[in-house]
Amino acid sequence: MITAENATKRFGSITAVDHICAEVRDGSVYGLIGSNGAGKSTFLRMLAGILSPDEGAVRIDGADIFENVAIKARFFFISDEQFFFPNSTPAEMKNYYKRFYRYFDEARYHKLMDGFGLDENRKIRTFSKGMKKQVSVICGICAGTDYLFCDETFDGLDPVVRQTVKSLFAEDVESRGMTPVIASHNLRELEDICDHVGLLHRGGILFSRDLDEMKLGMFKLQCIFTGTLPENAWQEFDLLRLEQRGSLYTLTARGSREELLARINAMNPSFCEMLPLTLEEIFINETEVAGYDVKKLLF
Ligand SMILES: Nc1ncnc2c1ncn2[C@@H]1O[C@H](COP(=O)(O)OP(=O)(O)OP(=O)(O)O)[C@@H](O)[C@H]1O
Repeated sequence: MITAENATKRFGSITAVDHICAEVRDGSVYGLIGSNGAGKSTFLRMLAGILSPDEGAVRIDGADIFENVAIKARFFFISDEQFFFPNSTPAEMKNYYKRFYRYFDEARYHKLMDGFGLDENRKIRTFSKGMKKQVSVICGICAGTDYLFCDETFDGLDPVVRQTVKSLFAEDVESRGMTPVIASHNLRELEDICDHVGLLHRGGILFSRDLDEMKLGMFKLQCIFTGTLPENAWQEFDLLRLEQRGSLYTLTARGSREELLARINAMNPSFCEMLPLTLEEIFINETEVAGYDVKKLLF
C-alpha cells in the first residue's frame, strides 16, 4: 500500500505539494486529477523516489521510497517527459529494463510491440510523440511491477490506442493486482478505469473518494412529458441537476432506483429511460455537494 503522510515539496517560494495525506490501496486504480500546476507531477515524482519530501513522508508498505532500490524495483514510472537513452531503440530500452525488473515479461513485450505496429529496432528519436508514449507504456506494463505511476499517460494517444492501453491496465489489475496511479488534468481520460479519484488543487488534496461510493444512490433519467408539469412537480425529488428542453427533461437525482422510477412513472411520462452517468458528472455532482465548484478548478 502507498501512503503519503503530510508529504510536502517546495521549490524556493513555491509549495508544489502541500501536506498531502493519501492512501492508495493495492489492486485499486487511483486517479489523481488537477489543473495545470496543481502538483500532480511533483507528487508522482515523490512516489517514484525522484524527489524526496521536504516534510512528511511517502512510503510503500511502510518503507520510505527515496533512495530505496528494493522499493524502486516494485514500480515503473511513465513520466510526462519520457526518458530514453540517446539514440536507443525500443529493444535496447527493453534490455535495460529487463536487468532492473526481474519479472519483466519479454514475450509479452514482443507481442505488444508487434500489436501496436512498432519497430523494435528503429531509433526511438525517429518515433512520433504518441509512438514514444506507446513504447513507454509497453515497457511499463511488461515490467510486471506492483505499481505503475502514469503522468498524463493517455494524453497524446489516439482514441483506439487509449482504449487498448486502458484494457491492458485493467487486465493486469484483475489478473495480478497491479496498482496504477494515474495523474491527469482531464477527467474524461480517467473514465472507465479509476475506482478512486483524488482532486489535487494548489498542492493539496481537496477531495478523495471511491467511485462506487460516489455512484451509490445517484441516477440520471431522461423523460418526456407531453402536458405541462405543475410548478411543484419536482419538489419530492432530491435533485442534483434538472434541464428542460421543451417537453424533454434530463435530471440527476439521489435516491433508490425503484423509488425514482416509481415517482417519475406516477407523473405519467410518455417516455422515460435511465442514462449512465459519466465520471465527469459524478465528480461534478459530488464535489458540488462537498462545496467545491470543480468546473472552476478543472475546466
Ligand atoms: N523543478 C521545479 N522548480 C521550480 N518549480 C517547480 C519545479 N517543478 C514544479 N514546479 C512548480 O510546482 C508547481 C506544481 O507543478 P507540477 O508540475 O507538479 O504540476 P502539475 O499538476 O503536474 O501540472 P501540469 O498538469 O501542468 O503538468 C508549479 O507551480 C510548478 O511551477
